[in-house]
Amino acid sequence: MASSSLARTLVPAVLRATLRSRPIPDEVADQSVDTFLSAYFGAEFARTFGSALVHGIYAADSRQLSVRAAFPSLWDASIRGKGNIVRGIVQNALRPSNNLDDKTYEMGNMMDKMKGVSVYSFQDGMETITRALRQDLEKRHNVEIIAGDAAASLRRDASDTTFKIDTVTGRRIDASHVVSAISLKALNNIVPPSIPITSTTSQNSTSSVTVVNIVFPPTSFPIHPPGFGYLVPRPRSNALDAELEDHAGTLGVVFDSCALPQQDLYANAASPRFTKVTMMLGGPHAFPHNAESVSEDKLLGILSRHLAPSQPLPKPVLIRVHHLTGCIPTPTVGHLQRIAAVKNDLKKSEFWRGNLEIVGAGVGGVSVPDCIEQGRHVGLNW
Ligand SMILES: C=Cc1c2[nH]c(c1C)Cc1[nH]c(c(CCC(=O)O)c1C)Cc1[nH]c(c(C)c1CCC(=O)O)Cc1[nH]c(c(C)c1C=C)C2
Repeated sequence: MASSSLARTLVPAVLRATLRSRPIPDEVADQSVDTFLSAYFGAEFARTFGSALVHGIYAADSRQLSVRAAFPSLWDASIRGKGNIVRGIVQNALRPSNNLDDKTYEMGNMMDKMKGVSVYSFQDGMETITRALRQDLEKRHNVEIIAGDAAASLRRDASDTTFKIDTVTGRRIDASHVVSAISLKALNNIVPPSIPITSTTSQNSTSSVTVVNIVFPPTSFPIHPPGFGYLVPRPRSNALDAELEDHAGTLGVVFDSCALPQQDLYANAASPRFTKVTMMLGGPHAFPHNAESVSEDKLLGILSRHLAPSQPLPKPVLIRVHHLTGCIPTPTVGHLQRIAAVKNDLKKSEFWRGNLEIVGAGVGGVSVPDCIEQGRHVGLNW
């Protein structure tokens, strides 16, 4: 490890940050993740670790992503440590948690169940969460779920306090309060053009990712080393074409059969094991523009160069390619301030009177827990 290129970047970067104090100037309200990490840990650390981490969560360019929105604890650590980020991280870790919300979540025995768990999945996929939510909500007499329809316009007459939502199928819904979980761009398209929700929606971009699931037949040699998978950092700015071709827009690869072996059901313990991997491509990279441009040979060529297995990769028994357009919002630099301004406008506006709230991955954080937390705070001032 000590002689690996990982350690050669990591150890000096952490030492440098431990010894260095770099208070953020008062006039700087936000920075990109890349600028922030470069200041404390050096440019090479920011390019390798920083960009790879950002690829794994946001599939975005760390030079555009807001550090305050994406990694608020790092920003807080820098403030708390008075410019020494390592001191700030240690102080944050030692600080007793006074988050009252921790105590008000009904967690059942979930905390015990999750002890030592770093990643979990559902046998029937992530849809399990939304299906369970739906089943629970349908039991409540005051909840109606309308599926297969979309809001086409959101209006209110000047003389009336009730909002009118018209759907694409012609349904009319009257509402005293509205919570919007659609993107701000989509919301802007349905509100009266004279009162746009925000004039800065163009700064709220999204990432598109091509997800490739590959299943290899049982082999006598390991297709990949044991582990969770790997993330690919942003190429050096002076990277040669051949180096770029090696990755061809790959953001990372998950070794599914290793990370989540419980997902694979076999007849018995002696059954030969298949190997499942998931490649993710695209995001800030130009390649691939669409699912059709991803040829099987090209994908397997990239994977083979990365994994360098002891024997050629066998022909997969299954390859599925899905191109997910605009699947992850990118909170760019200044995101928190822009969202605060929008929320303030909604509160102060004669038209909205604080009765329209905005939530969702493009507003207050992209993870499932972030979205749950936003939902919990909705309507507290109504
Ligand atoms: C379509 C590709 C996606 C990539 N990231 C996300 C999607 C939907 C969203 C996402 N990924 C992670 C998080 C953080 C979760 C949290 O903080 O609660 C979010 C919102 C982390 C993550 N990324 C990958 C895995 C397996 C995990 C879970 C790890 C963990 O939390 O311990 C893999 C991965 N995701 C993407 C890439 C390119 C990638 C590559 C290995 C993009």
